[in-house]
Order: sequence, then C-alpha cells, then structure tokens
Amino acid sequence: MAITLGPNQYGKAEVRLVTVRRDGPVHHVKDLTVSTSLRGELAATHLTGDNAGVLATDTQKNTVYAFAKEAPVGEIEDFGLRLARHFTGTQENITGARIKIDEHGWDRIAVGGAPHDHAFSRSGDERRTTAVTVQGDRAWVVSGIDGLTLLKSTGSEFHGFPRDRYTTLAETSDRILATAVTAKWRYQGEDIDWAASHTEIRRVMLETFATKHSLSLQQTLYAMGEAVLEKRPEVAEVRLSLPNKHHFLVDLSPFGLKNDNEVFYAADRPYGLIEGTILRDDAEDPGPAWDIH
Ligand SMILES: O=c1[nH]c(=O)c2[nH]c(=O)[nH]c2[nH]1
Repeated sequence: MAITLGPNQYGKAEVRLVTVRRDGPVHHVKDLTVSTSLRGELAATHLTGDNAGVLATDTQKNTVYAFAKEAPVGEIEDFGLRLARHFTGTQENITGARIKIDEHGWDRIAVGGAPHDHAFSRSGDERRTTAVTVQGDRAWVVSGIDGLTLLKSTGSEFHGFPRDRYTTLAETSDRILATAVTAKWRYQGEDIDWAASHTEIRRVMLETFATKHSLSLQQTLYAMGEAVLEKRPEVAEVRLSLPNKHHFLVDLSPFGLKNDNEVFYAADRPYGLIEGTILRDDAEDPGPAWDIH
C-alpha cells in the first residue's frame, strides 16, 4: 500500500483587522476578518518536517497588518488580490494563495439626527465577503453576502408536494417566508468596481425576494440568482444557500381564538436548507475558484 499527500493548504485563519482612516475629524472605520491559505510545494514539511519552504502563519498574520498600514486597504477584493500576489510572488515554492475576507459593517451613530464623526454602531449580522484565489498568473474572485436575514409576511405559498404516510405538513397558499441569505458570486475579470457591483447585486437580490410571488423557496432562490445574472454581466455564477426559517401558525383554538395568519411560532431548528447554483452556460472555466473552502 502506498500512501501519498493529497491536496493541502495552510495559513492563518480569522485575523481580526480594524483600521481607522483619520485624515480629518471624520474618521472611517473598516472592520475585517482575514484568512490566508497558501498552497504549493509543501511536501517536505509534511513528510520530513523540513520547514525551509513554510512561510510561518504568524508571518502571514503580520503581513496582513503591515499591508493595512503601507497602503489604504480599499475594497476587500483589492486587498485580497494584493495579499495573494504578495505571497505567491515572494515565496518560490508558494504557487497559489487564497485570501478570504469578511467585512463587518459599522454605521455612524446619529447625534441630534446628524451622523457622528467617530462614533459607530454595528450594522448587524450582515457581512460582505470575498474569497480571492491566485494561481500562477491567474486570479479568481468570489464575493458575496453572509447573514442577510429577510422576511416577507405574504406572497409565499407551498403546496402540491407529495403526501406519503409520514407527511403531516399542511398545504398553504399564504405563509411567512424568511431566510438568512448566504450568497457567493463568481466574477469574470478584475476590472470591476467592486463596491458598486456589491451594492447592485444586493439590491437586485432583495428586490427579487420582495417582489417575486413564491411557490417555493427553491423558486425564489432561482429567481434571485437569475436576476443577478440578467442585470450584472460581470458575474458568471451565483451560489445561494437559503435556510427556510420556518414560522408555524400557533393553534389558538384551545383558547377559543381563530388564528387568521397573525400569530406564529418562529422555530430556530430544524430548518429547511435550500441550496443551488445559477450560472451562465457560456461562463468561463471556474478554475480553482471554489476548491477547498
Ligand atoms: O419552500 C419550501 N420548499 C420545501 O422544499 C419545503 N419543505 C417544507 O417542509 N417546506 C418547504 N418550503
């Protein structure tokens, strides 16, 4: 029996980086969680413990902080590309790098209705994300959104599903539809206004969720991805993971009350999990964009 080393990568996970741009009384805060992963000729350290080609994960973490000082961080996609190209360009045996970045939002606190210069409140659970992969002289950018919780109180039905001896779910023509969106979209190219693209993709997905009359969360998922691909030529592929955050009607009949779709129990688990990919048939090869996450 021969045993070999398969795909591997290593790096520093979840480096917490907060920067304050203080070029006047109005400060700008950026709050990132950065994870680095390096790939390449790394057999020696695994097989013999020879670390001559192992750029320490501690050094990778330090590089993230130093880069944040040496030039403005800018958009997370650009920061990721700079870091990835630094690692592959300076370490001979490192041929690939993936940099994952989550951006946490901060809103300015309103004081007397006016946005404060340097006091902020967390925007909530939503994060803007990116995963940049550099392999040789090519790069792939997969950006997205995590933790965007949505709910519509009507405009959602679910019926026509098979009934077997284990089925108890009632058919419904009017239910709450709620989810927390994890979306990832793969860009084609790099000459992109990342911030504007993110804003528009988010808007298109939200509008579609709101306006598409839903016969299943699966149908809503497809419609959201389809709308992004129709409106945003820079996007090759969209992947969505949508938990179905069930809201069950509470039985009020023991109290002599009728529930007219007004009182619900919001269950946190189990939840349906609806996942899917929507892609252009002429999209270019994704390369290693989605490998080892
Ligand atoms: O939109 C839905 N899709 C399902 O597949 C499903 N299954 C279920 O129990 N409820 C729902 N809702």
